Amino acid sequence: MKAHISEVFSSIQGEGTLIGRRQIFVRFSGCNLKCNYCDTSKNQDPLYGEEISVDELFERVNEIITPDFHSISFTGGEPLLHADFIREFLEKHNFKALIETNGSLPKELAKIVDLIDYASVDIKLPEHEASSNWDDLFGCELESIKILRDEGINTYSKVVVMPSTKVDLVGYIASRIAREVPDTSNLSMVIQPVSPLGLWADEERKLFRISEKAGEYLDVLVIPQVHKLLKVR
Ligand SMILES: C[S@@+](CC[C@H](N)C(=O)[O-])C[C@H]1O[C@@H](n2cnc3c(N)ncnc32)[C@H](O)[C@@H]1O
Ligand SMILES: Nc1nc2[nH]cc(C(=O)O)c2c(=O)[nH]1
Ligand code: SF4
Ligand SMILES: [Mg+2]
Repeated sequence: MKAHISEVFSSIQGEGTLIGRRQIFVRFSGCNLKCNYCDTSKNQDPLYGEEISVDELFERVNEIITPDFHSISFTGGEPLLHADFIREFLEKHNFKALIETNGSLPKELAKIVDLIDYASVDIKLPEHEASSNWDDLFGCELESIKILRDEGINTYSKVVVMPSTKVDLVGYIASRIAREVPDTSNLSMVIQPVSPLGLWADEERKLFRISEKAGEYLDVLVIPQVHKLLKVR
């Protein structure tokens, strides 16, 4: 089986609760959403990058394994557009794996949930203009989180916030997750300020207010994209 992959690289995880872990990133091409903040928008093109096989990917990964290697991050684009490829890869090669998904494809997620170890589910906001129907998308994201929790997967939700983001909207999303996902005792919400961080000049108080509101419902962390601060890939 083959998939369009734009890059396979080793770096330090710069987002979410695995921050600091040395990972090998497998970036798939193609995305079914169009977030207006996306820093990888070239990957929205399904033909971007090279079409490689599972065995070729294994070779590429093996060439860049380092002593501090923790896990593979399947990202993109939207990695779950390639669920069958990921399944074949993980059935053949037993790596610890993080899936970095937009949560919009719960049926695809269900195909691989038994083979992954960590999951990041990005909750898109209406202001991101990711898709034409926000309610449907949020429903899929909730369904994805439930599938992951049912399987006992170490999961966090992540919300990219802008200086313009409404505090009460983040509160509404956190309250829906707390109410509709059976066990949120260790389901953190990562508040991720949109990059470039210069956008947040004189707006820092807003991050505190968003964190406090989300904290009424879920365990919350405010974490910027650290790899961009470290100026690593
Ligand atoms: C490029 S996407 C690929 C995986 C998946 N499609 C998703 O949206 O999670 C990975 C993550 O990058 C983050 N991201 C992309 N552009 C960003 C930006 N300008 N500022 C902050 N985070 C950003 C989003 O949080 C997203 O979850
Ligand atoms: N270092 C680093 N960490 C990341 N975490 C999520 C990323 C992504 O683009 O999905 C990413 C990325 O592109 N680089
Ligand atoms: S879902 Fe992820 S890859 Fe797709 S446009 Fe949004 S941030 Fe970019
Ligand atoms: Mg990135």
